[in-house]
Amino acid sequence: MATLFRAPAARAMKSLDKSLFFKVLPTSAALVSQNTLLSRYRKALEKSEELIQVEKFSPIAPHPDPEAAKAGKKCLVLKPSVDPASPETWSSVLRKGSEDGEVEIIPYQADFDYTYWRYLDIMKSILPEELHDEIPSGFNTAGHVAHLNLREQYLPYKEVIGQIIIDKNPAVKTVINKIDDVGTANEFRTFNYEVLAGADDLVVEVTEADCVFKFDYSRVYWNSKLSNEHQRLIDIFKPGEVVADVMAGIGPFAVPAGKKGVFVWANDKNPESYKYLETAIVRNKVSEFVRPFNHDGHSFIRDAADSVLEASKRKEHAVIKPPKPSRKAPPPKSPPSNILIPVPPTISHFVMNLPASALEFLHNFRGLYFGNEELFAPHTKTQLPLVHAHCFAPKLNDDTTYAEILERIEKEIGVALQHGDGEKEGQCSIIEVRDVAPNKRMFCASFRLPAKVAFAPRV
Ligand SMILES: C[S@@+](CC[C@H](N)C(=O)[O-])C[C@H]1O[C@@H](n2cnc3c(N)ncnc32)[C@H](O)[C@@H]1O
Repeated sequence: MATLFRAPAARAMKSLDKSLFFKVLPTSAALVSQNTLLSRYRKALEKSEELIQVEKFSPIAPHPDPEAAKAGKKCLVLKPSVDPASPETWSSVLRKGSEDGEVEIIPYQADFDYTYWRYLDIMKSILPEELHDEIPSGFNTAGHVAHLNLREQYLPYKEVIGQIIIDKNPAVKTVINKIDDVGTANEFRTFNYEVLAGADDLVVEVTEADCVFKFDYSRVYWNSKLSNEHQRLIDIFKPGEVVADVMAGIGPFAVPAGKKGVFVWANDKNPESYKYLETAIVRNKVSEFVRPFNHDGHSFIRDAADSVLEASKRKEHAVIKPPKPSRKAPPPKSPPSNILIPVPPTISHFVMNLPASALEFLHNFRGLYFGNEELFAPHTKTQLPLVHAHCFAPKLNDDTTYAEILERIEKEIGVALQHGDGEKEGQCSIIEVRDVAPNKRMFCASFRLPAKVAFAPRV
């Protein structure tokens, strides 16, 4: 059965000829005397395992006689093992049905065309066997764009691959292939691309954490594979706290955090990211909580601490409109007043998702709160900020990887941290975020800023 349902071989096809994927399967069908009997026979033939059951193929087909088909008559397509000429190949269901005059078994041709075959079926029939093991799949998408990073051996088939991806994924309208290395060449983590299929239109709209982002995928960084990491940190932030997102991109941490009532000072050096971040803030109605900045992250770290403190001293606050009273509730004695949420004086979290170099920004935390010791414990209940810095590290064993990351942090902040609970001063938690390449993983190192670093004189 499995081989009968293999897509026709169309080896080394460089431009897509869909007609080559037409395949006829000679088999049999049960003509049922009345359509009202169809459902009963369908169930019985499923049970006797004679009904054809192939993914995406309906076993209920129009009657092969065009006149009867016009009158709405249908038949049930059976497996090729049922031979119309040999009743000994029939189950008792078919034999009894035939004796009762309810069923007639006839030869039948089942047609399978390009629309029937799945992406992998088609790719396997096109690509030479030595390329079957790593057929491009599981690609990144952003809105209507599928983003491939094709290995060299697949490049001769790139247009065909692109077209098949569009045909088999209704949400995909454009397929692009990355043509340089993100991160090493480009500071803003954007990439050069070529369009393999569909329109050269990279303005996409995506939804993440109930927030909508519209942006030009070729001009800013976006990675849907980071949605779990975004959510993981957003879950840690508490309403009313301040988060400084040093490399905010178009706001996948900042905007959803703002939606839950967290103040965010959101910064990105890429002017295009800043532009789309501003738009996302307005569109998702988080302007009361999220403020966009377009600075270099190095200077932004201390500037954010200073500007949050000043905003707090100026008694800046978010204004929340009270919920509309339900029509059933009795009218309030006085109109409900707005709720004012004050900006606190200190930052609770710094997020630094620029894994290629975020650790090299850590020296900027020296002196972050120099002269402001009284804002923190033991003078108040406030703790120093947690820093969440993303980084890449090679795939080594855990201890070696942790030691290597901790060494890079120590080099920047001048204080040695132990691997452990990042909430506790002197310790650092290290979480593996995702596999990036065969020998490259992305991590998030989180640690509470040591007092020795935060209160050191600024240089
Ligand atoms: C990996 S992306 C992460 C963006 C976003 N946080 C996210 O999770 O999608 C890194 C971002 O850092 C920004 N960036 C690069 N260098 C920077 C710098 N020196 N200061 C601030 N932002 C920078 C890039 O423009 C890019 O948007």
